[in-house]
Amino acid sequence: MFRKLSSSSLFRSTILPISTKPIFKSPLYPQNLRRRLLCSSLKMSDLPKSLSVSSATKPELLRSLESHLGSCFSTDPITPPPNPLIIVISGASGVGKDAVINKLRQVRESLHFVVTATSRPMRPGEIHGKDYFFVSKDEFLSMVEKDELLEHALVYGDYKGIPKKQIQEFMGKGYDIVLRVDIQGAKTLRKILGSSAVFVFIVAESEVAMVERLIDRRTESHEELLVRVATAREEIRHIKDFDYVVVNAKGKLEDSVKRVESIMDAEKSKVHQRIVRI
Ligand SMILES: Nc1ncnc2c1ncn2[C@@H]1O[C@H](COP(=O)(O)OP(=O)(O)OP(=O)(O)O)[C@@H](O)[C@H]1O
Repeated sequence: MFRKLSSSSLFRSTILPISTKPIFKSPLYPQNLRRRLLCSSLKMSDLPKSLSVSSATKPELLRSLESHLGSCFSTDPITPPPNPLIIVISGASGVGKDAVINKLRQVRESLHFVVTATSRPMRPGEIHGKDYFFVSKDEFLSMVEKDELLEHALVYGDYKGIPKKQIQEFMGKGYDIVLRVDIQGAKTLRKILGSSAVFVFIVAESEVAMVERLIDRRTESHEELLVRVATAREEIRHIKDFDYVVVNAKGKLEDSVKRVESIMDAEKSKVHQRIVRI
């Protein structure tokens, strides 16, 4: 039988008999000391069988429910925080990969853009550690030997590679990792990372839009433009190997960035999170 208690006497825990029932046992987080203290001074017999939800206060109802259930309600998060992501951004030349990533870095916190290591000489205006990590060929090959690179390739006579340490270090701090690679690089990374990373393919809204964007950039010669367009036509076939596609339409850069952010948010809401082991 329950002793009838007024709402004020219910909380005068000092005059209540000490409970022998382990009502503080939280099924999720047994170390919940704060709640344990709140709960431990009550026992079932101290509470009315049921409280009127219309007249009882919220704390009274909470404590009554805890007591009847025989466990405290935990204040700890019900699910662990989402895992940091590795997001691989790829797409044909001139579709706006850099533009999307640069904007993403401005609007999204806890994001680390991986700086690639290269054996090519530094060009005027480039900054070591920002644009690339510039290392000698020997240093690069030693990094390969020590298995310090996630992926590497020889591009036009120079080595380029993704340092693992940078990824491990920043993921350890909870940062999401952004990798920008060409389609060949994405293919290699897929083999290495499998489904532990998110692969996003950026496309222009049409072929002509992509070519116009390349022309507007004025960084390629006529011959280089021909090569880039031919390559892009071939590369589009690899879209099927990606998880998501984002159309970066002319004048809609911000929408594209929002779309990439939505992808990241959706990934973070997944019940079965991707687990990265590198
Ligand atoms: N949504 C957009 N609307 C208009 N212009 C854009 C848009 N996105 C990118 N651009 C412009 O298109 C050009 C190519 O973009 P960007 O250099 O980011 O492409 P990329 O995919 O990184 O190219 P590459 O692989 O050749 O380095 C740049 O001048 C950029 O400012």
